[in-house]
Amino acid sequence: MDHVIEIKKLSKQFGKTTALKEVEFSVHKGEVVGLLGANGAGKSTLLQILVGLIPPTSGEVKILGKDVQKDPLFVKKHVGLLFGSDTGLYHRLTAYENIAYFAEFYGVTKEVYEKRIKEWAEVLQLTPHLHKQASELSKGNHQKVTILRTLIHDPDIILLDEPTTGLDIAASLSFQDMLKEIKFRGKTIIFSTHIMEEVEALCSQVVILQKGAVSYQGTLTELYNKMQTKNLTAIMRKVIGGTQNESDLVNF
Ligand SMILES: Nc1ncnc2c1ncn2[C@@H]1O[C@H](COP(=O)(O)OP(=O)(O)OP(=O)(O)O)[C@@H](O)[C@H]1O
Repeated sequence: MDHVIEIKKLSKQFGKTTALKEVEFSVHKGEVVGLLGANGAGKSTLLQILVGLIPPTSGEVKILGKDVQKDPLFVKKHVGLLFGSDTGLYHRLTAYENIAYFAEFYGVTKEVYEKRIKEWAEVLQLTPHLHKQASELSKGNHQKVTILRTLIHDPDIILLDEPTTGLDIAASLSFQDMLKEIKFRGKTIIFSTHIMEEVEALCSQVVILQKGAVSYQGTLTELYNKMQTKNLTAIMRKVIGGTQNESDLVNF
């Protein structure tokens, strides 16, 4: 299949607030897409619609060819979602128990999840911490547990909403290595972030949202060429700060 995510004319209203306006873009398998935009641009709303947590007002989202609204169980099986600030771990359970609990919720057998936890814990350098209570974990390791939990049902598509919120530099860099490894294993990733170094280090594609509408989708190289600079922070400052004419980016 060509595109694993297809979004067509997707709009979302919250009362009088237009959170998303006719958003359209597609993502190929194995891409890492950076979802960028100012506070309130619509990034979290878009990710929540992609995983079926909230319904769109109009438009269509297909995951691996299936309509998210019509086939929620299919989406649950194939998509993992992680919200940065709300890790939702049970503090009294160990890291391992937290992941196992989630795995069982997803119907993953013990035999399978034991193997996956072992393998991913090695990749994420989490093995020595697996049997510590969640409350004893550092922020970085806490986040690794939530990532491992997101991967436990082996989703093809992983959506991460500001996943490095609250992490220090070392933990953020370790997170970047983790994403590279996840990408290497053929997963498709969309993650929202305000940290441009992460985008430069990881993303093959970027989507920029401005007031709920897509103002750019494409490769970083194309964006650099278009904006005549390789400084992504400066590009975003222009776009978000409004000194860039929106029409310069729209329909790129
Ligand atoms: N449940 C809701 N009810 C009402 N308005 C909402 C709701 N969720 C989001 N909004 C509004 O929709 C718009 C888009 O919000 P969203 O959280 O998607 O933006 P964002 O790009 O993720 O922002 P941030 O970078 O601050 O996380 C904002 O104006 C927000 O106030």
